[in-house]
Amino acid sequence: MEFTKGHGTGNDFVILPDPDGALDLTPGLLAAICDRRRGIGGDGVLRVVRAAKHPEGAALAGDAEWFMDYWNSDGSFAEMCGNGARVFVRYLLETGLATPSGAALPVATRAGLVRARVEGDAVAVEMRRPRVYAASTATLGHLTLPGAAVDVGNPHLVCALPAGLDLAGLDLTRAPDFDAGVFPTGVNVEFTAPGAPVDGTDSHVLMRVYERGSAETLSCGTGACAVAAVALRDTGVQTGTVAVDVPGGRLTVTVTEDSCWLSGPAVLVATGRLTLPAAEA
Ligand SMILES: N[C@@H](CCC[C@H](N)C(=O)O)C(=O)O
Repeated sequence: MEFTKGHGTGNDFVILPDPDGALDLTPGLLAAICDRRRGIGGDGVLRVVRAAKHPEGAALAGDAEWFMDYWNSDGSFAEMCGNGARVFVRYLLETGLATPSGAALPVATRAGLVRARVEGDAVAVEMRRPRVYAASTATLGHLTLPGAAVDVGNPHLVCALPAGLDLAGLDLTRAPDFDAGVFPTGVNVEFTAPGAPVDGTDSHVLMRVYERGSAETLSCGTGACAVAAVALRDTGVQTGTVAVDVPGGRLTVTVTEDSCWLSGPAVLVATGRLTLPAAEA
């Protein structure tokens, strides 16, 4: 099985080309591929399938030729991955599976169509506008924080740290507890603190994330979009541009009336051949 490894601000993925949808990807095999000691290692897997050849992709494709079949590192699936979509587009363009043009490139995902533009080293994807829809809480050890539930195609809970608590000091080696009544399929939890003003943006937020299905990661694109939507709401506006600093770098999120652009670096770092023993599958 051929693979490529890539990342977007340190959120890393194993990319598996499977144009005809022939691979039998079991949760066990996906987790083995993402294992950082016994496999390639990654926060998730991006299977590159022709939309017409994938049961979910065909229904969602619209004008998209390719479907991003995203899986978390524990073998669970997710509806959407913002950084994954940016790396997926980098892969399509660098391998010639898609041709650069003036128009935004459509990609089908479980959360619907996204459209991408390359901006030098950055890839920007246009996703649905995040919907802030409920109040909830996350608990880390003895610390319970209020937060905002946000739908970005996948579920998020954005919790601002109170003044005096250090973002870098949070222990994210264990999953935060959350209200399963609000998040029946689990949730990605973002912890935030305010950043110093950044030119050309309306707000600047520092973020760490504990991802559903992947534990703490260096970055989460949909999480950054959720954080941006909450930051704008908290300053009394609905649209604007927010710089979101994650441990792996900076993402820039622009929320418009009807969509959300996520931009940042997306790079491919290696290609190879995967020879996992059949027992792993
Ligand atoms: N890192 C991703 C989000 C991946 C999916 C997430 N773990 C979930 O289960 O919803 C991103 O960049 O958006």
